[in-house]
Amino acid sequence: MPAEAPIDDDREALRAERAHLAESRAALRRMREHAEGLSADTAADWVSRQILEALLDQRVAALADHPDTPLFFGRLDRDAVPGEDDELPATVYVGRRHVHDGERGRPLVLDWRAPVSRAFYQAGPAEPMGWRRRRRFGFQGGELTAFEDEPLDGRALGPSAILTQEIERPRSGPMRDIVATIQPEQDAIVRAGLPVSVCVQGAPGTGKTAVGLHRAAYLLFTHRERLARGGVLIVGPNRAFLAYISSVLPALGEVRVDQATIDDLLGEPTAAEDARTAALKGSARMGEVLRRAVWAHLAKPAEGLVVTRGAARFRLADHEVRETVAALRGTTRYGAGRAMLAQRLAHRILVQMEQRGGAPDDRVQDQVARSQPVKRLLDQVWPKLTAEQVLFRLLSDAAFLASAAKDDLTGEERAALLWAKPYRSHRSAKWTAADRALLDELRDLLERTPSLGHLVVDEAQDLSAMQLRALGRRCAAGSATVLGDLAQGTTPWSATSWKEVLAHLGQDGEVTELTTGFRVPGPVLDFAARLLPHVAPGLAAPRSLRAGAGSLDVRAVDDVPAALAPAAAEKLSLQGSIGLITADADVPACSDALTAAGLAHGVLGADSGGDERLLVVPATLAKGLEYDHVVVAEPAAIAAAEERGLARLYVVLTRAVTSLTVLHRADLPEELAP
Ligand SMILES: Nc1ncnc2c1ncn2[C@@H]1O[C@H](COP(=O)(O)OP(=O)(O)OP(=O)(O)O)[C@@H](O)[C@H]1O
Repeated sequence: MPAEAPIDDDREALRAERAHLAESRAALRRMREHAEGLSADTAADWVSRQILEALLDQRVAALADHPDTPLFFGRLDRDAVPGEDDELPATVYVGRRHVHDGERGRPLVLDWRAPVSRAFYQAGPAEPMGWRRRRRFGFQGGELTAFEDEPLDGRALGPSAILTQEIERPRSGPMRDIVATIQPEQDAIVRAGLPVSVCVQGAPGTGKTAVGLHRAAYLLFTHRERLARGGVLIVGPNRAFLAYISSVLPALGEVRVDQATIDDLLGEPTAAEDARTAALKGSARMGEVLRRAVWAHLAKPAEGLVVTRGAARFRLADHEVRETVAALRGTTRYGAGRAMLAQRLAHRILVQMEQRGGAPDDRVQDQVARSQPVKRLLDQVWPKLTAEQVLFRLLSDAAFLASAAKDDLTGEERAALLWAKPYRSHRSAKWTAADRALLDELRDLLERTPSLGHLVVDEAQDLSAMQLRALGRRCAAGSATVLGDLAQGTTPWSATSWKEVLAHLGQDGEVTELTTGFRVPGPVLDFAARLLPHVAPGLAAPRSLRAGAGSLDVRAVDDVPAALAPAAAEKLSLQGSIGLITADADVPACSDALTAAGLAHGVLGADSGGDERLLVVPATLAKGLEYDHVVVAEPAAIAAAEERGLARLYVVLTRAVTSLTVLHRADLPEELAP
């Protein structure tokens, strides 16, 4: 029989735990006061002082005690072995950060990322990892209100009520961290080693985003020195999503992690284009086309090189220049090759000087490399290029495109790539999102892109091969955490295989799967999963942790806008956040209907997080977000609005934590039939 996991309110034990909390808070305060007292005055110069001051400020900020967040959330106990000289106490508390008693250095709280804390997440009946009991604490605000004990004595463990309560705690504002309740299969991903790239396939609400963010915090803690140089970057689908997740890392004490959308990294698009052309531009075949396009700019030297130094003239025949060019071609980035060509030509001249009895040094070689004749030759055989020039030429010059494409593109595809109305120059050209990825690849062919230490890529299923390559360049010397769900792919170029995604990123990595859905209650998840065979036939149906929880209400109505306000008002009488999700085109009508009914609400935009309790959410922005209560207006319109509309509908139907109401006048898409 599974051991019970009752929430215990044993008063005596609670009192003792509260006393430990008070002691830990006092110790943290002392640690902060100590850090505040440290001075940057010892720095040798002004720059060092600024750096030191910034570090000390960060340290003080990291030691802040947030009264609403518990300082620890778990405890492990073991039997002290008599005579064993072990550093580790018989009882440890696990929390957000390390807190120690200044005088004796006694640890009061261990950081959840420390190696010892692993047992808090991983110990189970089969492997107690040396511990006898795990205790989880329940908090309200910053107050310790309850605890739950799990014996680690071989008995099977029942479900944790504290976990369920945490998931069902009404939402307000941005995403919360899950540090107190990370599950064993999630923890294994969070703690995977830095050199390992991990790719996580997970159904909606299995905690992929949460796991990615906690992994970033774990890596920064464990490999702080190594990552201080390269840094960690979180890549998400849009600004609204980044705003939603923005509080998680600071709550975990990590304030230095950058977050960006793919547009932030590659540049905002200034033009739109049809999905088919975008998909073609996003395909990996373009990589080879771009490479050829760049190197096609090398020209045969028309004549050799003549350099005059004083009265002396030195000459390289055109075949000698050709040999030098050929030896460099394709062996380095184009830009580096150009600089090396100048040096190699100058070196050959230098050899001639030496043969004539001179003793030129490195400075002379540099002077020759920068001389007018060498520059002229370079401009002719290895001209300076920008990414914009090359792409402009490719998209406006049919013959150039054909020669760069060879057999990689069909005639029809080349015709689709060419601008119907070419721009006047690369300066006035407008670039689409897909062009931005091509420009980024071209830039890398010209000059190497610097690599970061680690990249966390969320909703990775939506990225094109060329966008993935752009991200791959940014972690070429590091590793990546790739998160996504093939069933939630809504772009025409959405991935169908994680192995391919990893290959485009240029990372070796393991694909692992998260299968337990935390967000979506059973009845709602089962309803949405009817779409799964149609959007991702290979994937198994997700399983909700909360099989019998939540509510699903599908209502046929005569007038969807008229039914919206009453449905929203019903939800407003409950606790928590409310998302009213509708096809993008219907957002204004939905918002008007709520305004007419006097219901205060916000409208989620691509650039805004949306803090209001009741929010109208365009279907295309719902990805990655969640609300306690969701009202979905007219699923058929959402499904019909785009090519992968059923996948969009699957995303939309899986945003609810507690209740989902579906309002429809049109028939539901037939794929939703039981
Ligand atoms: N171990 C956990 N403890 C408590 N809550 C959890 C846990 N794992 C996930 N959750 C909660 O479940 C919800 C879904 O998590 P998250 O957004 O990370 O899922 P996801 O897999 O990225 O979903 P989607 O694919 O829909 O974007 C969040 O509210 C998260 O806090």
